[in-house]
Amino acid sequence: MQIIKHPKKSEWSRLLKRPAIDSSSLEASVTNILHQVKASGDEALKRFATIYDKVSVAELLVSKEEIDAASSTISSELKDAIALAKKNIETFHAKQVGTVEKVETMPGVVCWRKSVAIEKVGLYIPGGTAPLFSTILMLSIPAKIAGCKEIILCTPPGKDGKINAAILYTAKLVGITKIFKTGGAQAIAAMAYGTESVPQVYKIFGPGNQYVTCAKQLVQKDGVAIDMPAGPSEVCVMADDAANPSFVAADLLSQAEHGVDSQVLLVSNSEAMINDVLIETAKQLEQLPRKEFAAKALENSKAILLHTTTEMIELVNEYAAEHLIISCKDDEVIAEQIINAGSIFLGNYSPESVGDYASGTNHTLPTNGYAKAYSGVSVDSFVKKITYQKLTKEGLQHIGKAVELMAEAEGLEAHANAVKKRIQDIGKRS
Ligand SMILES: NC(=O)c1ccc[n+]([C@@H]2O[C@H](COP(=O)([O-])OP(=O)(O)OC[C@H]3O[C@@H](n4cnc5c(N)ncnc54)[C@H](O)[C@@H]3O)[C@@H](O)[C@H]2O)c1
Ligand SMILES: N[C@H](CO)Cc1c[nH]c[nH+]1
Ligand SMILES: [Zn+2]
Repeated sequence: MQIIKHPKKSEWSRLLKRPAIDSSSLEASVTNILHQVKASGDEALKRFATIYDKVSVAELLVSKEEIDAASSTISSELKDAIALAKKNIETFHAKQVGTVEKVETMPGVVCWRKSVAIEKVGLYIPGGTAPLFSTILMLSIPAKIAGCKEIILCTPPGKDGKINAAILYTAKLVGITKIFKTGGAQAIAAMAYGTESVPQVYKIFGPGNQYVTCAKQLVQKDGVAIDMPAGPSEVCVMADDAANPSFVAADLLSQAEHGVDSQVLLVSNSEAMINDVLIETAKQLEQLPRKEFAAKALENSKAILLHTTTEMIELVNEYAAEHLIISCKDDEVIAEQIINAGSIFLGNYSPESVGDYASGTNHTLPTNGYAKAYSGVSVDSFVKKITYQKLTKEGLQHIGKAVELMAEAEGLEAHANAVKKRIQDIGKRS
């Protein structure tokens, strides 16, 4: 992890760049995958499974027997943990459902807005290097609360051609039975365009590596909606003298272990803290089974020393991290000044991994600086907001003249007529 001391502001944007595969070659290879799935459907999905997942898949749809068999291989402790996470995520997301309020904007003119579930949604569950069954809870719970009718799930097959048992167990627990053995950009293409086996959906959700994220961004051009660009995981830790170096190191490594293209950032106004965290990080890294991934991610990562808390806040807002941990004395005061972050963790006892699994917030979050403009997944992501209005005769009489005048001023006589005709009719009848 590179240490950078007191960088000039003019250097910040270069410093804060995320690691990325060359974007033109990434786009070219993902475009090719999308075209092939569009043209050859299931055959292309099976071919890409052989190429990228190194496995031959005979049947893309996971059978009922495979789903049912998964439960017996999951320990009761893990089942209890999943149940606890499910309950907290349900509790937090249930509160996001708004009420319908009718608003009378002027006498006789009533407007309202209602959330209506997106009918067909596709969930991508990452599984390239780790089977992220927790992502099923994060996506399916808000989808169910919203009332989505058709929920399908795609995830890459393992080397044995099977889907990880915890993924199957969790999917069954939340009531998803259409599970397809396909991953990467090809899975996104399958859900966007449909194949013989995989139904086409209206919106695609879920995190993934750079291939998955690039595919999601490209299928939007064909009219498919996506949640947001949720690519390689990242965490930024803001740490002053009040932080605990061992906790901070553990937090940095928790996101570094996701993949080689993850990035972690330490921002501090204390040189001693940076040095202590880096010593701890090196120690803890040695103990990790996914040391290889984490070590590579740390090469993409930086520890930045700044003079003041104000400067730290400014840099953190410029970075717009997926996750921000504020391990500082005035964590709550600082949090108030953060305007760009996917999810914020305050104080020394709020590790980012509780949000990844079980506190209740959603872990599908914008990466790569997209937190400047996007939010993480919520119940809102699974609905459209339809607006409604109903006018009485009197209401139309009150508002009519303004509409006629505005329509005529735009040169749109037919618009004005739609009002005039009715007002004339009301006049005749009264
Ligand atoms: N932002 C978020 O909310 C969030 C949440 C969870 C996980 N993540 C991220 O999700 C990612 C999961 O990545 P993963 O790789 O383990 O699993 P993944 O399921 O996203 O990707 C695996 C698939 O990538 C495809 N692939 C691999 N190499 C390829 C190549 N050279 N060309 C084309 N396709 C290729 C394969 O088809 C494979 O099935 C990590 O980067 C992790 O940090 C992000
Ligand atoms: N940290 C990931 C989001 O970037 C989510 C996750 C799932 N499992 C573990 N972590
Ligand atoms: Zn994580």
